[in-house]
Amino acid sequence: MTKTVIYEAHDVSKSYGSVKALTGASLRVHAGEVVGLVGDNGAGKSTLVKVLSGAHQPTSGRLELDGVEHVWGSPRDALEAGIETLYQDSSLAPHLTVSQNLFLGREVMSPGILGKLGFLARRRMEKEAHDDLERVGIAVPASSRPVSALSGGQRQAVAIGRAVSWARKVIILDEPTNHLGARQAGEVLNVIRAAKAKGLGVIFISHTLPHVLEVTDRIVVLRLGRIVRDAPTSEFTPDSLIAAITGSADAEPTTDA
Ligand SMILES: Nc1ncnc2c1ncn2[C@@H]1O[C@H](COP(=O)(O)OP(=O)(O)OP(=O)(O)O)[C@@H](O)[C@H]1O
Repeated sequence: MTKTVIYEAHDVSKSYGSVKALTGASLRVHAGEVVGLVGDNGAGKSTLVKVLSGAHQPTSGRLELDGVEHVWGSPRDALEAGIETLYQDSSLAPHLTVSQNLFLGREVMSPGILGKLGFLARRRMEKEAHDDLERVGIAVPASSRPVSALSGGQRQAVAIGRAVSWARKVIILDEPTNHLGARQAGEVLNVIRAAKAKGLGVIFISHTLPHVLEVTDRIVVLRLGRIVRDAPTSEFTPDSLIAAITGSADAEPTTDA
């Protein structure tokens, strides 16, 4: 079965003044594939994420979604095209309930939904929020609870569940298991698997290499702004992955077609 390329960066470079953060980076993600993006501090991961999510314009290179070239003017452009990005500091509104957070932003498509909610609509929204989260394997006790009453891990899970339930094509997760305990991190990895099963292309950025080795299909390694390795996860061992990241052993540039 041929896999469909959903999202592709071609030869993307990005400079900040005289700093070349990214040089000629090409990356593709297929439908139903989890791609790990790894690299040392300052390797260029966040820069690539910002370009892919529309937060930054590349200095050169191009982006294709479903084979069509796109120039994102803002993160909203990418979002509206089906690309969800979850940054480390996930942006839930603490004073709103879980279900309100899940629907927050949808009022853009359906003006005024939150303001005009009656009792029945709120009940329906809570049920939908609960179902959305359950579908991606997240058990939150009550979606009517304010987010401020949840643990850090639960908040993270809700933020990811929200992104997965909204994403139509691609989801980009920047360090989603950071600061989580083992069990909570395991739950987040399960949500990533749910996103994959839903047919989304998933880009997973992490410094936690065991998580990357556990959940990804392919790993892309950035070093000093360049992609130095792009290969199926099965080709890496924990040691060879560290070697590719640090450049401590030969890591020939390869491209997985
Ligand atoms: N806004 C900016 N202005 C100037 N230089 C920047 C800016 N953002 C990033 N850089 C530089 O670009 C390079 C790549 O940084 P980037 O944040 O993309 O790396 P990273 O792989 O995400 O690192 P980390 O794992 O530490 O988050 C670094 O040299 C960094 O100092």
